[in-house]
Amino acid sequence: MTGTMLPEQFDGTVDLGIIGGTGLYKLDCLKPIAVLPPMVTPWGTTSSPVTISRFQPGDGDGEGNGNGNAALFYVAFISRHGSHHEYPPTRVPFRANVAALKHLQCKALLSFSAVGSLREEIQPRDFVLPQQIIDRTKGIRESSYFNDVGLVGHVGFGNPFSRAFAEYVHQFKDVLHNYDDESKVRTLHFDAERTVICMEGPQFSTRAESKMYRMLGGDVINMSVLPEAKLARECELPYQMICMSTDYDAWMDHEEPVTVEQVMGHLSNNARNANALATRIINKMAVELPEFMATGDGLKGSIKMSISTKPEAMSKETLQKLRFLFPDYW
Ligand SMILES: CSC[C@H]1O[C@H](OP(=O)(O)O)[C@H](O)[C@@H]1O
Ligand SMILES: Nc1ncnc2[nH]cnc12
Repeated sequence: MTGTMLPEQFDGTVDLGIIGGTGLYKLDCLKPIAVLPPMVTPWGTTSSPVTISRFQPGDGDGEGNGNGNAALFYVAFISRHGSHHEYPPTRVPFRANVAALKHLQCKALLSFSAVGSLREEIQPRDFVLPQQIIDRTKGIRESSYFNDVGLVGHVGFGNPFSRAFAEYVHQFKDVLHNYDDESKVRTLHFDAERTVICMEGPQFSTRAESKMYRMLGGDVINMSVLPEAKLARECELPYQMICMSTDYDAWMDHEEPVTVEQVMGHLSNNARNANALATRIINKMAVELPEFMATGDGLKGSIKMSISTKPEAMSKETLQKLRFLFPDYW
């Protein structure tokens, strides 16, 4: 048992995995029934405990008072930077976080991120559902499960996000509010193929870099969509990031370049909206599992074709690692 007297074990399987980012160290809409201590995986330990929450269809408040005959829906939550923001973006144990959620058998991965905006129309406190990524990390993050001598795999990554998942989230676009000034309308941008730039950090961009990212077609910028999105793909998990804008980065000549203070100023409004959005998403999923989760969004089985190394050439340890993610395949 934990200090909160919740079990530290969970024997069931999870439906949805959620990763929270800066300012979203927990989701208040989740009422944990178990708190697993940071999970040890073949790729290290998760950045935070894994909280498990249970929802019953028709159970708007997550307390389990819904329709007793219907199947229960389980959500696992991990805080990307740790419960106390201990892990800088470069050192987040991305492989452990995604592997743990896959091991719990979640069927999709929803991720939240605080981002800078590279477009005037994406205002601070607006949300974005990007569909493309440009990699500006520096090659110093472990970004694959299949990049070892003895285990080689190449997954398709042309469309790094799940469009079906993004469409599912977008149906709840009207829940966004600007809580301290309701006259301002907050938008969930999904109007165009939006692109998130992923930089290494931890320092923010120079003005010249910020302007270059705009020329490259970037719409928002963060330090964490990679390798998370790649690892989700390697785990055959439909993945969508909800980007929550906090600043205009450094490209606006008449504005001060981004600082942490600016980011912080928008975190609580963004967290309220993240909770509102997550509540609606989970409650609908609990009533009926969306098709992209039930069928795997076209990803199911893809990994068997993506691994180039012959199973007979794999060591016992390699097979063990693979089975942590895919108990049914090898
Ligand atoms: C404190 S601003 C920079 C920080 O915020 C974002 O974190 P996350 O994506 O986990 O919400 C960004 O990626 C940086 O890590
Ligand atoms: N301007 C910015 N650059 C990178 N990551 C961010 N997260 C929030 N704002 C950001």
